[in-house]
Amino acid sequence: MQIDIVAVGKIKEKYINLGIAEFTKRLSSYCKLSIVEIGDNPTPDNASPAEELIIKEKEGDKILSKIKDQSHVIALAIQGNMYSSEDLANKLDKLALSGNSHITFVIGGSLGLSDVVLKRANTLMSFSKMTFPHQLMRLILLEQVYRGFRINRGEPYHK
Ligand SMILES: C[S@@+](CC[C@H](N)C(=O)[O-])C[C@H]1O[C@@H](n2cnc3c(N)ncnc32)[C@H](O)[C@@H]1O
Repeated sequence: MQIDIVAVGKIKEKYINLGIAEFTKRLSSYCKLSIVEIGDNPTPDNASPAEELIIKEKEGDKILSKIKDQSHVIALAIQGNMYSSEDLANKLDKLALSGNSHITFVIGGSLGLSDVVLKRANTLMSFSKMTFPHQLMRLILLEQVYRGFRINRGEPYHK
């Protein structure tokens, strides 16, 4: 299975980078993983809603350009549907069985994801009603995907 993560913004925190490196290594036994980072456009503190919309749309266009046509897109969005770890594992399994083994997870920047990205998504996935920083979200996502593969293989890890 090929898993792409398209994410807006760099990982600046060392401890998060270490966690990402760890789960990237662990996932290498289960899938091919590619992480594509989209540069975030700096948003001035006094940006108007219209200016923020323009920035978000530009980021959205860059995200879309990185998504493969045939890929099943799972956009991470607070307002999406909530999944348990088992639900995510099941989704990965079903996609693999259906022959669609290319998945793209999308993580937005501080302004969130534009409408075009949300429309392209096959699934909107919420990790809770809380707002997580995009850097941490990437690490949490990797851990949950790893957990999903362990669940599907019946391997110890998930409790
Ligand atoms: C700082 S958040 C953006 C917050 C922005 N106000 C919004 O409504 O999307 C950055 C990105 O992390 C992801 N994210 C943060 N919290 C999330 C959650 N609870 N569930 C799913 N994705 C989340 C989303 O992809 C979001 O675009």
